[in-house]
Amino acid sequence: MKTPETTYHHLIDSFTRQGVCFALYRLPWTDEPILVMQEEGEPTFLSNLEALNQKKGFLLAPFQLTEARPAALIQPDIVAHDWENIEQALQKWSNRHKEYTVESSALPPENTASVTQPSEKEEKERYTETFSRFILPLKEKQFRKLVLSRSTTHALPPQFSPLATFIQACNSYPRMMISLCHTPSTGTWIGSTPEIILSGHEKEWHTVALAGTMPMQGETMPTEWSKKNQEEQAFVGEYIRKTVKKFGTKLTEKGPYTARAGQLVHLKTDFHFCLKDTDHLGHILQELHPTPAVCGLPKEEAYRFILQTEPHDRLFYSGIIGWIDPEGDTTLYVNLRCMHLEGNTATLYAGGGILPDSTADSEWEETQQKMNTMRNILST
Ligand SMILES: C=C(O[C@@H]1C=C(C(=O)O)C=C[C@H]1O)C(=O)O
Repeated sequence: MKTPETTYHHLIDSFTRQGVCFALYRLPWTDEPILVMQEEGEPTFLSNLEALNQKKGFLLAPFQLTEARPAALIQPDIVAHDWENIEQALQKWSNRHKEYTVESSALPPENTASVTQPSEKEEKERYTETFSRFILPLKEKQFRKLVLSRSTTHALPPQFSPLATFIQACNSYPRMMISLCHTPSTGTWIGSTPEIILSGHEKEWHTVALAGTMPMQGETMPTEWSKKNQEEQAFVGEYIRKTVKKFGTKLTEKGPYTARAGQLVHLKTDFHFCLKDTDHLGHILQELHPTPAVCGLPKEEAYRFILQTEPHDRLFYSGIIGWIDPEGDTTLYVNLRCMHLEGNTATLYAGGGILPDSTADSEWEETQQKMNTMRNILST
């Protein structure tokens, strides 16, 4: 992907530090950055997903929506595709906002003190401790599946540029949906997700069941899936099938097949279906989210268990990110392989599905591999 002119590069980076509501994203297999931006003010806040019915904008929804942490819908006052149009739109925006001064791209000096991070050994011990709390009720058959996640911090260099990182992600991950998004209440998020939650237009809609993880073998995709991986993906498929049937007709399925996501592969089933109208997209999302790819089964119990037991707050990780437009195209994704930028720190998140016979070591390794999706673009 090309880079925009330096002035605009600095302007976009400065938006992430000065509270402008915007999202820059790129859909899989395209080379087109898309900017969605609000002229001014806070985004629209929604404390449940149903409130999205008939709404349009760029959505950033947390794993758990509450009054205190609602989903943010960035109003599409400005929508521009490709750098040329984005530059023109930003030029016009700057003319209307002469009061806005571009902050230098360097992180503020008071922010650049090194952060104290726990060692990898400490993080693994903490993960293993939480893992043991997850595995117990699984073995006792209280749950069929639980998704355990963790977070880690990464110190950013003083000249860190969110936009350069976004472009790096676009170049590294052609199959993924890449996003850089900021609002004052959500903070700044960068992600590279392989997982659609709901996409489509008019009557034609699509979602996926994505689960099961293996690392790529160099440039070769491994295709021999363990029973555990097949089972955990089947749980997701079962849930999606049941949910989609409530809303849609003419359901067709393709898969499960092996799909690449960066240096990983997953098992994926595509679900295509018809909706008689697009008035209830929020309602469908409310039922779909959180799918067993990020939560567990039975859903409500797993959701409560995760909120009570995980030692960190997932925030917008494993929530929903993307564009919703009942009158046009919708491209909504699960916010995975993502990081939250705050000052000179990036907090990375990753998780994985746990079944009764999972082991802490291999699940830890899987979260490491998933986090490498973001680590690899931070270190280049
Ligand atoms: C939870 C994550 O990924 C999800 C969980 C997977 C798994 O358990 O194998 C695979 C793909 C995603 O649906 C993540 O990336 O953090």
